[in-house]
Amino acid sequence: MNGLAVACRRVVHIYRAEAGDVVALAGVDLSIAPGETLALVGPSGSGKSTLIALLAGLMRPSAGRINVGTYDMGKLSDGEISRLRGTEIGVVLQGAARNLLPYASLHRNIWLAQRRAAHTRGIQLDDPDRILDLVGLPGQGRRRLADLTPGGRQRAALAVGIAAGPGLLLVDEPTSRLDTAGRDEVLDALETVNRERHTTIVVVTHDNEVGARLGRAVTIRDGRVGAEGRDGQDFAVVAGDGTVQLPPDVLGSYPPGTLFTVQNVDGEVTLIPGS
Ligand SMILES: Nc1ncnc2c1ncn2[C@@H]1O[C@H](COP(=O)(O)OP(=O)(O)OP(=O)(O)O)[C@@H](O)[C@H]1O
Repeated sequence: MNGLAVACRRVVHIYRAEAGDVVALAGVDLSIAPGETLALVGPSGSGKSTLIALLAGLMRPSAGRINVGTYDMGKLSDGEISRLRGTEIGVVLQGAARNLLPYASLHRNIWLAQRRAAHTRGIQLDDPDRILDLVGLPGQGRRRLADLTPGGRQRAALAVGIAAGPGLLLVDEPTSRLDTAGRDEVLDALETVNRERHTTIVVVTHDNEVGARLGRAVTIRDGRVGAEGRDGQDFAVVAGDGTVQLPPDVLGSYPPGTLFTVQNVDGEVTLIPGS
């Protein structure tokens, strides 16, 4: 299974609540290439979990379009989305225990995750032992969740997430509450899965170190793509509607309403504050 591409175009998500509507995503434009690893970083409440839930098809966007591979998520029925999730889209929820049956062995958990995919996709799925090798848990198939270290539990959750051979793996906060060694083990496991299977991987994280280890880090700020980091360099991003979010340190110096003159000399764009 090769990695799936992801494309978000002007994605808006509004939570309707009694206390008033909350605009969680205000026009996200994001393209992810097949086989990329990408971190969604950003402050609490910026919209990261909302975006990953939309990519997983757990909710539908209020407006805009999300494509995963050849699928237009907005045009699929609930049944089709549910079939995709757990087959072509793997989801690892925050907290390892939410992804596995605690009383069953790792082998049994992987087998349960594969059973449905084997029916619906008719493809040859990896042997559970091979999956445990990939996430750094060789020979641990008879163990249960409680037998593992915190890092091991998180990698067991990854094993279940990749059991059906998804082309897109969505992972929410896989390293929260882990020590450095546990975090490194999880990142190693994600790297191995990506390298061996070319799976596209999207990770929601608060940890900038995690962002730095993945291929690309996209900052979500106020429900939009605020910035991108690649190879240690930070970039501002032009959204589909032509807006650009300035970095927080620049925004701190120039409050909303500040006027800039935009100079474009031979493609080199400069913002000059003041009218
Ligand atoms: N079910 C909901 N009903 C109403 N508002 C919600 C709901 N879920 C999230 N929100 C609001 O939507 C906005 C985005 O939330 P979201 O959880 O996506 O952010 P986040 O970046 O993942 O935050 P965190 O890092 O704290 O998990 C926030 O203002 C949040 O309060």
